[in-house]
Amino acid sequence: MIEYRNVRVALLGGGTVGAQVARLLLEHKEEFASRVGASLELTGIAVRNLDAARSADLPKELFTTDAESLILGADIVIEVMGGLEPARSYILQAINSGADVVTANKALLATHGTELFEAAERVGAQLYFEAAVAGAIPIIRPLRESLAGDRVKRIMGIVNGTTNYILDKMDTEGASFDDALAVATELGYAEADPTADVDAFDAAQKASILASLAFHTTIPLESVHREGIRAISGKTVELAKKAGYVVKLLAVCERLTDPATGEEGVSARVYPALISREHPLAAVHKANNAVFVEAEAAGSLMFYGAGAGGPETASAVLGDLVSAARRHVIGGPGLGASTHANLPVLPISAITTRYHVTLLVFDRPGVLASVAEEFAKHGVSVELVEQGTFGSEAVSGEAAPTATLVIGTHAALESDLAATVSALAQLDAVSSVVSVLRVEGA
Ligand SMILES: NC(=O)C1=CN([C@@H]2O[C@H](COP(=O)(O)OP(=O)(O)OC[C@H]3O[C@@H](n4cnc5c(N)ncnc54)[C@H](OP(=O)(O)O)[C@@H]3O)[C@@H](O)[C@H]2O)C=CC1
Ligand SMILES: N[C@@H](CC=O)C(=O)O
Ligand code: NA
Repeated sequence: MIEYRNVRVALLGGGTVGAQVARLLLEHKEEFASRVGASLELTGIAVRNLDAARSADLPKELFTTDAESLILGADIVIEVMGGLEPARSYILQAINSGADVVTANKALLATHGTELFEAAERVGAQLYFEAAVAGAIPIIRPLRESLAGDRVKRIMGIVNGTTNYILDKMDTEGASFDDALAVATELGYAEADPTADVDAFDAAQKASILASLAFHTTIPLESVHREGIRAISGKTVELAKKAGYVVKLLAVCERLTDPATGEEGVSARVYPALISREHPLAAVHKANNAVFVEAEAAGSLMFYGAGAGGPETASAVLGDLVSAARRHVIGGPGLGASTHANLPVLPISAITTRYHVTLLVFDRPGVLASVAEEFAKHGVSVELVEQGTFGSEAVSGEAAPTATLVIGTHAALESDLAATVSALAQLDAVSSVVSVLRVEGA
């Protein structure tokens, strides 16, 4: 029997993810010792409520509400509590007491990542965060290490499991938004406050992290254009399906040339978009995620798998734990954050994309001409027009608008499209603008 020296592991959080991390760590203790060359000793699990039910059967004596003391004696601290504070303070305490840190906290990394990386660099500690983006899917290590010798040009993907679960249920089963959200929450996919998922804050945090790694540039969270999925109605999903598309919440991060200066910049944005039903992303169901990476030498790469869930996310956390423990045993410097490129982050107004604009119109002569005129006036080239019946949803006090017009555009500048849409809304023949969705994944 090989005697291994202990690596002391403190776990902050015993919820959806934390309880599964603890369960797997205890179940596979011997196996992990062989992989690491040291025994991983779980010294405790910090929680708020010692009496709360857990998703795994864990020794009661491991639980504590005294996180600070737990951190003090640890070689590695795993933070799966969520939120900004006290998670930030606990991680700084861990780093400054010489521990390496594993975290799944994308909100914290996207908000205070620079401070945490600088603190880690100062003391030679390591910060691992594979679970922070796309759950079980290895995407952080590929961007941080495997593709460190390449030039990443574009990332496009589904990085939030909760909203993919909702949109997928709406598309495949005609489920209501609220029912699908309730189930996703019940299954443990959603954040403690699901508005983080639904209003795309979670996806934006992940886009900020992915873009910072891919483009070696700090991408502040506030520079990520963010649109959630609340406005996606069953009707929008139905019209998209009829047109051969599916609605997905996408994160798009790319290098591009600023049309105003001709200089290279980067963009990071998250929004609901139309994806052709033939595109691989259309086949990403339930809470799965998928990320396409385009790199100069490697070409197109696709990463796919579980984006959320306790055991699935615990897999990514434990992968980082084994890496941290191995480094702890053999010593040596960790991986810093490389942000030397310092590329400017371009606003959404500088982006050109194809659009589908769906209008609810009164079916009378000249509607099409007046709508087409507005697109022409604002320099937006129309690629397709489809007229359909919307059903006679009565508008009180006047004849019901009974037709839909779906106008597909060629690539247009965001600012030109926005000007067109606000002009369309003023037309007498237009009852309402039902949706404006970008088309991605050409
Ligand atoms: N759920 C998922 O699928 C994924 C989650 N993540 C991230 O992982 C982290 C954890 O998520 P998840 O497990 O779902 O969250 P949960 O809400 O299920 O669990 C949070 C845990 O942290 C504990 N906790 C919260 N605040 C404190 C505090 N101040 N002091 C001590 N303990 C505290 C809670 O204690 P108590 O139980 O007593 O209330 C609970 O055990 C988040 O950052 C999340 O964004 C990342 C990828 C996927
Ligand atoms: N709430 C998040 C959890 C994983 O990051 C999601 O739904 O993706
Ligand atoms: Na991941």
